[in-house]
Amino acid sequence: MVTAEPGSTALSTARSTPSSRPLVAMDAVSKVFSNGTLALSGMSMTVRPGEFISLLGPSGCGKSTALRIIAGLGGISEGSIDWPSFRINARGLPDGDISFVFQEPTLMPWQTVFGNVYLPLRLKGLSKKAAADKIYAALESVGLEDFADAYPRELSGGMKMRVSIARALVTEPKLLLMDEPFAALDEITRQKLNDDVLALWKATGITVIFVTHSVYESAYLANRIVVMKARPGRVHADFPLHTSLERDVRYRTSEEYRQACADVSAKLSEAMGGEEH
Ligand SMILES: Nc1ncnc2c1ncn2[C@@H]1O[C@H](COP(=O)(O)OP(=O)(O)OP(=O)(O)O)[C@@H](O)[C@H]1O
Repeated sequence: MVTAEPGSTALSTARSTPSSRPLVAMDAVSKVFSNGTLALSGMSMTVRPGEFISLLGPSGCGKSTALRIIAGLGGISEGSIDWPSFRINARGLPDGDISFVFQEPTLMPWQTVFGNVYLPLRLKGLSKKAAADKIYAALESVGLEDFADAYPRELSGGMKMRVSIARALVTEPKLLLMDEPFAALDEITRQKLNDDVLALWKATGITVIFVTHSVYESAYLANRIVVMKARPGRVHADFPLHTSLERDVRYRTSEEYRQACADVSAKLSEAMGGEEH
């Protein structure tokens, strides 16, 4: 726990039951940056195993700051954060088991797809030979098993993002943090990747927190929506999103999806004080 100071296959993760210990418990967390910006104030959120949470809110409301804190990458100014299901290092922070995917795939251009996905395992000290099965399993999970020897310049934007996802999954994390991963992609590629992420989530049981600006994307993907309010950032609404339908092309055109979008949109409007979004 961090409390604010005064001042199988390579991709198998067991899906947990709702009664399992939380992965992350944020309690009344505030974050003030050194320039005095109050980015978060009194933010509380508990993340349970197997959830797919969409975190959305207006620009600058602190979504990325919250993700970094959840990853153990950013200190807090008030409140506490605990990772009850993770190995904890000497600094009280989670020791691995959490992966990040950003909007930019940030691939090394001089490395092949294989080399890029190998990176996190190399940093853990695994030889290429020992890592190979995990790398190929991760590439297969994103449909890129035939592109191991390709260089990033030879890939489309969607394929680069798939490499980035494979690199995040290769360490078999319990928690995957995705910060607007598909915002720069065209709509068709984005929808395809949405389906692929859902398939991965179902197959592996990994827990996902997915930051997006898109009401439509959040309503399609998530089984829980957390809407944040800005200045300072905190949780405005936190609600489950259940559907009796498979989340596929039929769901996209269903009344249930239309209603889910309307519900998320209404909460986002409230969070923005009635502004258009
Ligand atoms: N390193 C930093 N130093 C100072 N202020 C920061 C820093 N990082 C973020 N901020 C500020 O904290 C607030 C929250 O930023 P953050 O990037 O978390 O918001 P966001 O909701 O992810 O934004 P967006 O949706 O535009 O990506 C903003 O006012 C931002 O300017």
